[in-house]
Amino acid sequence: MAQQGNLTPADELWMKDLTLVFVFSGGGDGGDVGDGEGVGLPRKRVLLGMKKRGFGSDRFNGFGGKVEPGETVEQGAVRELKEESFLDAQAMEPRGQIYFEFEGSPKVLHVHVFEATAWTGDAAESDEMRPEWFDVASIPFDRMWADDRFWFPRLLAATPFTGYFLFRGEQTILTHVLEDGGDVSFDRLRTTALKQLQEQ
Ligand SMILES: COc1nc(N)nc2c1ncn2[C@H]1C[C@H](O)[C@@H](COP(=O)(O)OP(=O)(O)OP(=O)(O)O)O1
Repeated sequence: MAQQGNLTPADELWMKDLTLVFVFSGGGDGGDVGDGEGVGLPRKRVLLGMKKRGFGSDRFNGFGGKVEPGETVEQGAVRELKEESFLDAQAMEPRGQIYFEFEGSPKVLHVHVFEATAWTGDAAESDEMRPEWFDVASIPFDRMWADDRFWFPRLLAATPFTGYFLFRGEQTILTHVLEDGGDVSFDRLRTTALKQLQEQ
C-alpha cells in the first residue's frame, strides 16, 4: 500500500477559483494571428505563455489567474486573458474543470479551463507572460505543468473533462483521475484518486 502522506481531511479543505484560457488558431499561412482566425477551423496552433514570475514561473501555460470578488468566472477569464496577453476575447467556451490539491495544504485550486473561441488583437508580452504560438503537434509538455499532458488531448478535441490531481511539491503527481464531462463532483474524484493511491 502506498503511503498517503500528509493529506488534509476532506472537511478541512477549501476551494479557490482560478481561470485558465487557451486560444487556438486554424493555422492559415503561418503568418500573424489575430481576430479569431481559428474559429471553426481545425486547431493547428495554440497560444501559450511563458510565466515570468510567481506561481508556475518558467513554465508555459494558458492565460489565467484568480477570480476576483464581484466578477463571474467567465469575466475573470476574459480579464486575465487581456491582462496577460493583450487579446480581447469576444466569446469564451468552458472546456473543463481541474482540481489541484497539494500534499500538506488545505487549499484546493479549482481551475476553470476555457477556450477563447473569438478574439481580437495581437498577442503581446505582458509583465506576467511571454506569449508564443506552438503547432499542436509540438506542444512543449516538458516545459509545462506535469498534469497538462493528461488533459490536453481532451482540450484539443473540445471534449468536456473534469480532473483531480494530487501533487507532492510542484513536480510530482501522486495520483490523478480524469473523466469525461465538464462538471464531475470533486468529492467523487478525490475519493477515487485517493483509493487508487492506497492501492498502488
Ligand atoms: C498545479 O497544476 C497546474 N497546472 C496548470 N496547467 N495550470 C495551473 C496549475 N496550477 C495553477 N494553474 C494555473 C491557474 C492559473 O491560470 C495560473 C495561476 O494563476 P496566478 O496564481 O498567477 O494568479 P494571478 O491572479 O495571475 O496571480 P497574481 O495575484 O500574481 O496576479 O496557473
